[in-house]
Amino acid sequence: MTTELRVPPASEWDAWFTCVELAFGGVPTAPESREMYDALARPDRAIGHWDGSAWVGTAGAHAFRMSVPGGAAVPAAGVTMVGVAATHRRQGLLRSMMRRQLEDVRAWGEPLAVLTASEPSIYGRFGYGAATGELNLRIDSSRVGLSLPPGTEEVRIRYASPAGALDACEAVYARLAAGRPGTPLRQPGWERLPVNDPEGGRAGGSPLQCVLAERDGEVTGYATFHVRPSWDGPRPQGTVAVRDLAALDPASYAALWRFLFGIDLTSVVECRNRPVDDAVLRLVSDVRRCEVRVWDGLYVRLVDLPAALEARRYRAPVDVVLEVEDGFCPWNAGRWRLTADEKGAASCRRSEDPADLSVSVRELGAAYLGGVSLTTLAAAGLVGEHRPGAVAQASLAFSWDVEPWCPHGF
Ligand SMILES: CC(=O)SCCNC(=O)CCNC(=O)[C@H](O)C(C)(C)COP(=O)(O)OP(=O)(O)OC[C@H]1O[C@@H](n2cnc3c(N)ncnc32)[C@H](O)[C@@H]1OP(=O)(O)O
Repeated sequence: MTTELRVPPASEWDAWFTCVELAFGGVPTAPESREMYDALARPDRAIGHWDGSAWVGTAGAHAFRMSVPGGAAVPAAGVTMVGVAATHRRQGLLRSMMRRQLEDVRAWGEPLAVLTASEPSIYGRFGYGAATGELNLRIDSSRVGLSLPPGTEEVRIRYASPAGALDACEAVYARLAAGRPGTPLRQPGWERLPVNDPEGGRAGGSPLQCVLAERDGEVTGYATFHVRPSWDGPRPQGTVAVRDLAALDPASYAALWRFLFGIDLTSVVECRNRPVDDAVLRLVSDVRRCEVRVWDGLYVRLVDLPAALEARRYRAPVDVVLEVEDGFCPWNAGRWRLTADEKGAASCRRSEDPADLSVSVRELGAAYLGGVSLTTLAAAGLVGEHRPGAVAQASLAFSWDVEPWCPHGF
């Protein structure tokens, strides 16, 4: 049976959302989360497949601005709520939605599309490259110590209600965002996300708790977390599950970690999604007892290739002709000359000159935020070099001194 690909009218939003839930297993969304998603979603930017009586495919796109190397906030479609009903899988519905969505994103004038994937193997074929990683840690806080930088003792840690402290936490988030490529800048309404706390998301832990780091009465950092009590017979072995932690200076940063390591009746600090270069790994006395695992994070798709490549800064001057393969968005395919000056400002123009490098748009997406090196991609056979030295030159230019990171899903 054929289906129709269209934008869901407002009157069908609930039915469209039910299709999303069904694709993800049919567990109803908690009412407070549902209310938040409804407030944040952009039905006018959503699409789906209608089979005549029900929605059987869905794909949404938030309107973000995301920081890129150099600190610019680049418009990016935040692809979300992608699902196809189990009755209609592997018939090309996702492919058709991805094609339509990328055409829409281009028409909206957004150079990038970004997403976090339910499974890493899905989106490469549509030109998305894994551009950031995330660390998952399970730290034996009863055995692992922390070295503390000067000034840690001057930082005061105090409890605050997550909602009451929200403005202060958001101010810290906003100050850090430009310096961390891959961070979505908060759009109106999105400040609800860090304090959304449905019971089902606590994994048996406490309601969300918050502490602020302060120096001279100024908020210099925050941590939000759940505590999951547990006992091994008479011995307490609770877990601190960290949700967010951010600070404006090293002493505040260390003080927050020290607080989390020292919470009574706990012996494990667990974190999902920390940056790959998280400084905490330089503070701990025993990295082996931190059980570090690296996952894929944000996937980046260059939708308007020259606009995207010109929006970021480069770490070193470069002059390179790229032969780009992009079967899914043919407007990006072909030869482009990318040049960047000593300040890292770039220009990207069509070129008739011989190619120095050949690369697919997926690999350019992976390298775009500076977290995946072109040298590594070349070693994997994913970048072709046609002028000796071109990979090294371009790889240095694309690199960045801070690992990219997306602090939250969407
Ligand atoms: C940003 C986000 O929202 S991520 C969330 C993604 N959604 C989910 O994981 C929910 C559960 N899964 C689903 O709803 C569906 O299986 C989807 C959306 C992943 C795939 O939808 P389908 O309509 O079946 O995909 P479609 O038939 O268009 O397949 C397109 C291609 O992707 C491949 N593909 C589809 N699903 C997967 C998968 N889970 N893993 C690997 N490859 C996949 C297909 O094999 C096909 O490959 P080809 O181009 O080489 O022939």
